[in-house]
Amino acid sequence: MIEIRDLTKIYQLSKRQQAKLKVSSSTKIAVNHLSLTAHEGEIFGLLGTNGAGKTTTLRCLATLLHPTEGQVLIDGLDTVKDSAAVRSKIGFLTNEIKLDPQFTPLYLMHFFGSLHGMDDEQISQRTKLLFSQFGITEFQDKKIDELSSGMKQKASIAVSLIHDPDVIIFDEPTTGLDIITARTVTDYLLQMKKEGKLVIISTHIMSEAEKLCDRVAIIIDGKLAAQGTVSELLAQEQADDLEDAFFRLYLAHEKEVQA
Ligand SMILES: Nc1ncnc2c1ncn2[C@@H]1O[C@H](COP(=O)(O)OP(=O)(O)OP(=O)(O)O)[C@@H](O)[C@H]1O
Repeated sequence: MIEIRDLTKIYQLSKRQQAKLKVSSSTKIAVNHLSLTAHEGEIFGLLGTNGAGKTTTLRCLATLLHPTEGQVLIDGLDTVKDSAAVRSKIGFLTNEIKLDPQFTPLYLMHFFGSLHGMDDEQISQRTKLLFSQFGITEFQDKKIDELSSGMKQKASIAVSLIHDPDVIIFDEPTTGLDIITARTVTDYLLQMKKEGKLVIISTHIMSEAEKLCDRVAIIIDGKLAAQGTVSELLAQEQADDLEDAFFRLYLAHEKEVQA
């Protein structure tokens, strides 16, 4: 289970960042008193526009950032105090992960598997399974540098999942992927859910969330604007689809800010 309790993350802005963003404040509130809970056996979606605070939230879950205020618990473990134990439970996937171009997918699976304390037999079995799932087997001995961008992305997903984590945190799972690769990834997430794992993703693609997610949280300007199942949000906003519900919430937020 993931419990986000009153999470706030404030970045300090350098003079250069202030100039680039054309702001006078030396801080940026990226996440603002966010609370939510996600459970095993569900795909939970964080939805929001660019800059809403989704990646920051996921990086806090993945122990890569410390909250400024509030707390994140994964299966009762605190992401700051128990960060090593949390890391063994989670797989954090993002398009930004870059594998070393000189190594092969097979080598990288063994390297990261041993970092997670797995023995050779466990690594080989898991690698076989993941490579077959993602269609990597025939490319396993090629250098990362020689792979297509879709294959690189699939290899980095396999590497992130080598230790068979219970909680999968995925920042924008299909961004930059072609339609076939994207489908392989979303099918895999659905399979993980069936196996009782907890999957949390961020996306700004409403149709993707509608298809994939059991529950969603809409984040606007770092704050939770609404959460629930897709049908609950449609009923609450009297909307035809999630995009429509999002617009309504966004307009209500804009009105509130201007008032
Ligand atoms: N390291 C940082 N230093 C300063 N500000 C940052 C930093 N990282 C993110 N921000 C700012 O915090 C806000 C939230 O960013 P974040 O990346 O979490 O949003 P997001 O919802 O994931 O957006 P996107 O969909 O564009 O990735 C944005 O205004 C962003 O510019």
